[in-house]
Amino acid sequence: MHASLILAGTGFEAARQLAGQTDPRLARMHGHSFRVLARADTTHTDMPTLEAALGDAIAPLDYTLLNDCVFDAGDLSIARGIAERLPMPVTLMLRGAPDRGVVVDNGTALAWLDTGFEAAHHLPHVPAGHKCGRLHGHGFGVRLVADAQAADASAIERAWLPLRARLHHRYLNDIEGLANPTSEVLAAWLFGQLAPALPGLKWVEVRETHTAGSQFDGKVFRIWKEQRFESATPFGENGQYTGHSYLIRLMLSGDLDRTMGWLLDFGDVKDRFKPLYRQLDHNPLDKLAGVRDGHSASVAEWVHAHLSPLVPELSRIDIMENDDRGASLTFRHDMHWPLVQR
Ligand SMILES: Nc1nc2c(c(=O)[nH]1)N=C([C@H](O)[C@H](O)COP(=O)(O)OP(=O)(O)OP(=O)(O)O)CN2
Repeated sequence: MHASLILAGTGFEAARQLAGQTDPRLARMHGHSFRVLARADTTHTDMPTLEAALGDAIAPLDYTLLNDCVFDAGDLSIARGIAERLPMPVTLMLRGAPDRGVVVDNGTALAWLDTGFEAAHHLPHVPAGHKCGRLHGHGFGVRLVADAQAADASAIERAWLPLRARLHHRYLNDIEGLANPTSEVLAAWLFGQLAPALPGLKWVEVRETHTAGSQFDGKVFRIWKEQRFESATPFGENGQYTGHSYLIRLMLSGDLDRTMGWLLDFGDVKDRFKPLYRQLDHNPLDKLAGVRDGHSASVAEWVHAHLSPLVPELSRIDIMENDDRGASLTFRHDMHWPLVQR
């Protein structure tokens, strides 16, 4: 059993003043480029319908002073208002500032903060010659997600900053609990350190490189590996093609290998995917052997059919045509929430 989902994104420009916030700057008139991403099940809608409905829902907010349009101009209230104006059920992510936002879904609300730190590390258990065995470092991205009833992005930030001070510009292997600082170990460590200070913490994401990272929600480990491919796809009724710079995100969930401290080496995910990647990249997607058509959802099904025997932990495949359009197939119920999408 899997769920087939579509993603449609858009944005709007608006000004607002927010009273009663801990950050006094928010009481001043200010403005944002808001970003909205809606995810819907294909049993309820299709892409043109979702895109049109999303456009109609944000139109009354675009280039306005939000306080004139809505009773509460906070992210949560705006996101709920947009979701309510859509005729189909959606999970809706609203980014109110470059580093923060909310997610609403059928009465549930989450607040998230994107942050990060820069640090050095090495992975002591990798086989000889593996590049991650050498001393190296990353600008680690961190996304922290909490129940919006318990914490907003400012509260998340307050809980996070002392922890960041312990990590930023450090050699991670020296920190207690991080002797083997894989993304997975880091995500679990961060979750354990933050949970007491941050009521309602839901999950932690660690983006180790531009293409790979991990999530931990207190129970389940998930990792992702992303790649880009440049391909043609049918467009319109008359046999024309168009093209996209696609992003494919392979998400895995499962138990950690206790010695390695990871679910599966990101490099192994990439290697097992490589034969399929070669067929996708710089090709017309509707000509893949066995594909239903050249559209993102059927390409994701095609990837799943070929890759899941090689990667049994494969739990979700996202294929984005661009930032505003994509498909997502999930093969496990608990892959519903984590959005990853920037
Ligand atoms: N499951 C995990 N696998 C790997 C981890 C990890 O923490 N968990 N870490 C590493 C390395 O530290 C490495 O820095 C990141 O690996 P990788 O994605 O292979 O890095 P690249 O930038 O080379 O990948 P591209 O595909 O070229 O973008 C290894 N594995």
